[in-house]
Amino acid sequence: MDTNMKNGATLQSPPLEVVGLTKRFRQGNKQVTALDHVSLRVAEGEFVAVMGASGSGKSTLLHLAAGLTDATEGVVRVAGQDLASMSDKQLTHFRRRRIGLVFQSLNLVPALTAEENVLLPLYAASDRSHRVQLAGELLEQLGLGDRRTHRPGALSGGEQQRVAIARALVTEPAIVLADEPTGSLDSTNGQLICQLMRRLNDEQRRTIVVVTHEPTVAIWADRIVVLKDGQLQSQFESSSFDGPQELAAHYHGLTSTLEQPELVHGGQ
Ligand SMILES: Nc1ncnc2c1ncn2[C@@H]1O[C@H](COP(=O)(O)OP(=O)(O)OP(=O)(O)O)[C@@H](O)[C@H]1O
Repeated sequence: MDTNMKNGATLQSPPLEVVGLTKRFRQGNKQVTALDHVSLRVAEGEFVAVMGASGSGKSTLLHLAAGLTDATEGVVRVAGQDLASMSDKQLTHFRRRRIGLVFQSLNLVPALTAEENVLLPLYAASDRSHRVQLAGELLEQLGLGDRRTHRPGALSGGEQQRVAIARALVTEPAIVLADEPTGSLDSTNGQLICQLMRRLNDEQRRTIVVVTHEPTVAIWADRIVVLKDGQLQSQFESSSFDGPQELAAHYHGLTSTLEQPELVHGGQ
């Protein structure tokens, strides 16, 4: 049974729902449609990868979902809350509590330790001992228990990204939005981050949306959504593929069919 909550949100509200989402940017005297009437629903406990060629609108979708930029048309609801209905202040507060953000650039504060970086989103929370315990547990779960007091400069790229993930999780957000989280890492560390996201999804039912152009990253998700020229081109379950090579062949088939018409019947 639905229990009424604020602004029409219900206990059954999905962590993320976008409807008819459109974003146009002005570039000089031209207008670019970065996102074109995209509708997407991400269920509780789902792990979704958003793929697409450069410029297909992946980051724009993620930024709109996080309320970092306004939609030109359409609706974004996070945990049932319409982001457009909030004032800037409410949105900042809501984002801080309900949305975990992880970016390619690590955005850690160099002067703070790993633990202090993880604690940043909880700066205003009252119960300090509880939050320090939570940050400690997260760092432990992410294999950083012995790195708590290190500053980012003394951590590897993979460790820094794990700190950024711990920071994104510390508020128990409705959804984690990750934009190319492995983009600055070598493939071994990139795969470790993927394994970590998979584990967080499997064991803690964390809802995750990850933007990536790499099949070796997307294959870890449950569902893969492909954008093309700002539109949702196709989506499929990653379990339909027997590993990243098969996904890569399908994905490149999809994109080359559309981007290089001479290869339409060109096989793999
Ligand atoms: N702030 C902006 N101002 C003007 N145009 C923008 C802006 N942000 C994005 N765009 C344009 O919108 C389109 C989609 O960009 P977006 O960054 O969402 O693509 P992407 O799929 O994330 O690409 P990439 O994989 O290269 O990061 C591109 O044509 C881009 O140039």
